Order: sequence, then C-alpha cells, then structure tokens
Amino acid sequence: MAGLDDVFGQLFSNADAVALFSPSSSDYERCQTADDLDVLVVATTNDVGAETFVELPLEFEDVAERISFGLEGALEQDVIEDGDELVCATRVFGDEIDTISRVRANADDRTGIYDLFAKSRAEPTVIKAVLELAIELGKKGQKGKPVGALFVVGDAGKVMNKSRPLSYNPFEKSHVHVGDPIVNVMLKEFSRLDGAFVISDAGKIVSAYRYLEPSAEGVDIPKGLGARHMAGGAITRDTNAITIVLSESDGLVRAFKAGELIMEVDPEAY
Ligand SMILES: Nc1ncnc2c1ncn2[C@@H]1O[C@H](COP(=O)(O)OP(=O)(O)OP(=O)(O)O)[C@@H](O)[C@H]1O
Ligand SMILES: [Mn+2]
Repeated sequence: MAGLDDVFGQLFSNADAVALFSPSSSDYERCQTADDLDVLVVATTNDVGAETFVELPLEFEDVAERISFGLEGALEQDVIEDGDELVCATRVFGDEIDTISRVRANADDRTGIYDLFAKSRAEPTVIKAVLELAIELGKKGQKGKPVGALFVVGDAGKVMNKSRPLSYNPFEKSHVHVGDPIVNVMLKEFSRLDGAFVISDAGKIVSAYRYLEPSAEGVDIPKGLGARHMAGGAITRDTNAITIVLSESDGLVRAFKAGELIMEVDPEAY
C-alpha cells in the first residue's frame, strides 16, 4: 500500500521554500533542523525570532487572503522570487498549524495591497474596513446603479486643512468609527453625494462632503482618470494619508499613496 508520502509527496517535492504562518517556536525549530530548507515566517509579530520574517499587518481570517498577502509581502521584500514554489503551512481549524498548501509565487498577481497596508500611517484594521467597504460598494452600487466614492484615510487634520466643505458635515461632533456596523449603512447612503470622506488614523469618521484642494503639481496619475482620482492622488502627496477611490465609470477600486497609484482591483474579483 502506498504511504502518505507517495500520495501527497508532490506537495513537498522540489519546493523552493517553506512559509510558516504564525508558527509556534517548536514548529519553527523543527523546520530549522531540516537540511537545506529555506524557511520564512509570516506573522503579525516575529515571536520566534525568525531570520527571514514577513510582517502581516493583521491576522487575515480568510486563508487564501492570508497566504496571498504573505506571498506578496515576501516578493516585495525580495525574500522569495517570482515563480518560486512554496509550501505554506498555516492554521485553519485551531490555534496550531494544521494545513499545508502548495503555492507558486506569481509576481503578476501582485496588487499593491501589501504596500498599502504595511507602510501606511493609519491602522491596518481601519484600512481594511475602508477597502472592504469600497469593494462592497463597487459590487452592489447604490440601488443597482454604479456609484463612485473617495475615502481619505489617515493624517486627518492636515487633510481637513487642504479641503473645504461642500455641505453640512453629518459626522460633526459624532464619534462613529469605520468598523461600526451602522457606519456601513450611513456611508453607503452618503456616498451618493459629492466629495470625499475623511477618516482618522484610528478610524474615526471626521467628515463627509469634503472638496479636496491639494496641489496637483508633480502628481503623475494614469491618463483617462478624472477629477476624483486626480484629487485622490494629489492629497496623498501633500499629506501622509492614503486614499481609496471607487470609480463610478469603470467600477474599479484604486488606492493612492505618496502621490502614486499603488493598487488597482476589480471588486467583482473579490
Ligand atoms: N477635488 C475633489 N474633491 C472631492 N471630490 C471630488 C473632487 N473632484 C471631483 N470629485 C468628485 O468626483 C466626482 C466625479 O468626478 P470626475 O468624473 O471628474 O472624476 P473621475 O476621476 O472621472 O471619477 P469616476 O471614475 O468616478 O467618474 C464628482 O462628482 C465629485 O463628487
Ligand atoms: Mn468621471
């Protein structure tokens, strides 16, 4: 009778590296003792003191998301190469590693999402909540019609200084946070209207209906994008904010940082 190695051996054979997701110290040590095995640790903190470490900004609950994000980070940090075959070990059912998947790192799959999360000033959970909201808005639209939206996340004081109100601010004196369930309903309602949402580093919604007035000098965004995207790109050069923009015309969600387009995703693919 064939052993498990014969049945599942192809999961391990000729792999270039092993990626351990949030391993315990003993998991990590055991891997260290295996001969010529390249080991990288992917986790929110480097508790095991790994030599090769890729930081996750948050624990992604979805395993496919967790792995793609980790590999994108590893590619970005040049700890793996395009085309590398990886054995990814992660937890799914419990608190310990219980699942193995074999994944090929593909540089073409890079979305820029690692850059957006890993080196931004706003809290990762805040960025995630806003990104998810933009993706959901993009999928559903507003009563079946496509909607556009512009979210400015982080460095809110400076963003407020470089913008002006288009209408009364429904979030004035309120203490609502992007993660609150009620906020998703409110934001969707307000996104029918003009201007930008301004969100603080910690996720407080500071304002809706802001008209951004950054200097657009030296901002290089792809041709064909209009005023919303130009303002969304430019404000990230003038401040330490990032922006997440949903286009009404092509339905894509884009992110800008330091005056540049760093991510472009199709909500339908999520
Ligand atoms: N400086 C700005 N600050 C905030 N909102 C803006 C700014 N400029 C434009 N907008 C908003 O973007 C909306 C769409 O403008 P426009 O069509 O020029 O942008 P766009 O980049 O082509 O976006 P879309 O792809 O959604 O059409 C405007 O109705 C307005 O609500
Ligand atoms: Mn337009």
